[in-house]
Amino acid sequence: MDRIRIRGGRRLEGRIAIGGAKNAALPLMATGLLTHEAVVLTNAPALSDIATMGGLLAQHGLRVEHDTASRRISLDGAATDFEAPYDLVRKMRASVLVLGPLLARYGQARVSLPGGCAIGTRPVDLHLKGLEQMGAVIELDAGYINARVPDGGRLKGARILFTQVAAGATENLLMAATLAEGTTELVNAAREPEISDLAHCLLSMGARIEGIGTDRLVIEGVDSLHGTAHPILPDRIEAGTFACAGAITGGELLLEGMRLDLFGACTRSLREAGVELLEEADGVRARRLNGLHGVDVMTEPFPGFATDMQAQFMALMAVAEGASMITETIFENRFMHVPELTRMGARINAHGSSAIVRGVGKLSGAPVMATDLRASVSLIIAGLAAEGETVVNRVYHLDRGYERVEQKLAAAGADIERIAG
Ligand SMILES: CC(=O)N[C@H]1[C@@H](OP(=O)(O)OP(=O)(O)OC[C@H]2O[C@@H](n3ccc(=O)[nH]c3=O)[C@H](O)[C@@H]2O)O[C@H](CO)[C@@H](O)[C@@H]1O
Ligand SMILES: C=C(OP(=O)(O)O)C(=O)O
Repeated sequence: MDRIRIRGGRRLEGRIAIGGAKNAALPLMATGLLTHEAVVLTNAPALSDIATMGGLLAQHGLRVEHDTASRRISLDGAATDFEAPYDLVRKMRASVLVLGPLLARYGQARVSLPGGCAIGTRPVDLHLKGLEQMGAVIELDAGYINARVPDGGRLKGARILFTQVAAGATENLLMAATLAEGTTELVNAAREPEISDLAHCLLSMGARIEGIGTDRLVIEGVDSLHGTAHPILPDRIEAGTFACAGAITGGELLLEGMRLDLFGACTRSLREAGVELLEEADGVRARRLNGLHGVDVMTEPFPGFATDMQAQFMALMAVAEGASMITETIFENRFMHVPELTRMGARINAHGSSAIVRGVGKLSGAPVMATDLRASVSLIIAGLAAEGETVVNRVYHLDRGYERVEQKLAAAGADIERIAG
């Protein structure tokens, strides 16, 4: 298994190209199931999650081509197999996003239940309840979701009120509603930029959607959708990660292709911490001003502070002046990086959903273990500032969501390398 070795203490400077967002690309790829015409996605990142989704869609019967050189994914043809098997779904929970499109277009789907993951139990009850409200008959059997639309009919529009703001459930039901009979209203819908990106792609395929960017989406079902070409929006989490990486080294990076509005509340938290963020013609400039200051943050659905930035921000706070209280409200087990950061000299007390971080003058390099995607990268960020050598083990999580992270950081001046193994 590969490892990443970092020798800390180098200031980062330069330009880093931000790729297309993983969390936008995955639902966008599932739209390939909504039409037999070609869906072409540009600005596609080369990530293992994208390959997993491509493999799943190919298994359903689509022709999937991902040209990593031109960053283009093309999806074409009709599904002939309606099962998403355990082996693929357990690798990547977002596989459940094929459920809504398969049901809406083909009236049937058999999708493995995703199960929990390192950061939490992550149930899919809201996806299932919503589809049932739209007329689907759903049974759970031997770890699988067996779903069908009765009598070979179509899903029916419904008013769906989410009891919790949930990105994936909003995406699944949004896709399903585009081909349903009648009007669907999604109330208390998630407002992540990736959902708006999906909605805009669906519009370009002939869907009828109102309220994009708000928490109330109204979808008028249509009989069929057509192909499209759609550019994937920039990855705000990758950009935020590099902003933290640059800042912890006292550096300055131009996050090429990024837009400031995509950061939501992260902008304010980073600025309060002492990181200047400036929108420029070709991206966002992130520059550490003087010292870093402790800032309290609480994760929330967009536009709140993103849970996917919590671990990286905690690494930054580990060397800030003063204390910071970090509260995780989205996932019940997303502090797995705390004991690893502590091994590097960070002073963090986690209790329940909150962690108090008391900034220290310096971190020291250590061998550490990556437990999930964002925890992995938080350890790299800490390693960039630490004295001595840090080796992050089990980095396969990292490749799910970061493309060539070590090369991008090395090009900006970091002493970092991947050790194949
Ligand atoms: C591929 C993708 O886009 N992943 C993102 C997506 O995950 P994902 O779509 O899985 O996360 P959700 O927004 O759905 O989850 C939010 C909360 O709702 C709960 N919940 C969700 C669905 C459900 O049916 N029942 C339920 O209880 C979850 O356990 C969690 O506590 O949004 C998360 C929250 O911004 C991000 O951290 C993930 O990076
Ligand atoms: C939690 C994440 O992803 P996923 O929902 O794919 O597990 C993430 O991107 O940080």
